[in-house]
Amino acid sequence: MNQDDLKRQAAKAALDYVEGGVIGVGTGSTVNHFIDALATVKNRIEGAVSSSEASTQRLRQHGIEVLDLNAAGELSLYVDGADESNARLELIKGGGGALTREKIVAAASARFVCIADESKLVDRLGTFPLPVEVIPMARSYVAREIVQIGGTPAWREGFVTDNGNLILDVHNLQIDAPAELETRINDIAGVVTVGIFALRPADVLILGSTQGNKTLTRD
Ligand SMILES: O=C[C@H](O)[C@H](O)[C@H](O)COP(=O)(O)O
Repeated sequence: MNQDDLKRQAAKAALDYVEGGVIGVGTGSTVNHFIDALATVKNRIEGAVSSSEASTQRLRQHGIEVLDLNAAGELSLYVDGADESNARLELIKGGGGALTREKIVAAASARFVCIADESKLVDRLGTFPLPVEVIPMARSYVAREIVQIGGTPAWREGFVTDNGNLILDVHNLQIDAPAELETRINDIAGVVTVGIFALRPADVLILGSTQGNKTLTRD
């Protein structure tokens, strides 16, 4: 089984958490498998709130109704991938640049089920460069502030988020206290969202492995 097979295996297992109503749907290659699987049970749900233009398009291609979050109220379930997770289900997200809408939909959901292949589970967050979405005019200022806290920011040149903003990918951070760093980076003027999901971590992590899926839950 290759990595994509493991992502598909984890994504299919997330269907067990779909109980009806409107659900939140994340972004990325693992979520694409989830959307494809969701299409086989689409009569079970009333529709989806999407975290990106890409996921919206894929949902609609499958005939799944996409609703505005403002019209949906609290969601019972959010399903999304991650770039890294630790054992406390604190995550790094945003490799695809969708972190801001993902964080909003996760916050508005009662339960967050994260799906990934087993390579995403790490002892300490930070090997994956930490994405930070910034307002364009603040790019250099935010980069200087991030250097002050020990990171090495790289501008993701040529990439614009669905919100019209830029991404800095921050290398060389050893994230020992994810929630504190999330707050600290969020507090820099010009930062829209940092890709640490520790203040609102996942509730369930389904990891596709060659021995089957492993499921972790938060204490
Ligand atoms: O912005 C992208 C999202 O945070 C994704 O959930 C994350 O990058 C994981 O993507 P993938 O499932 O493709 O590994």
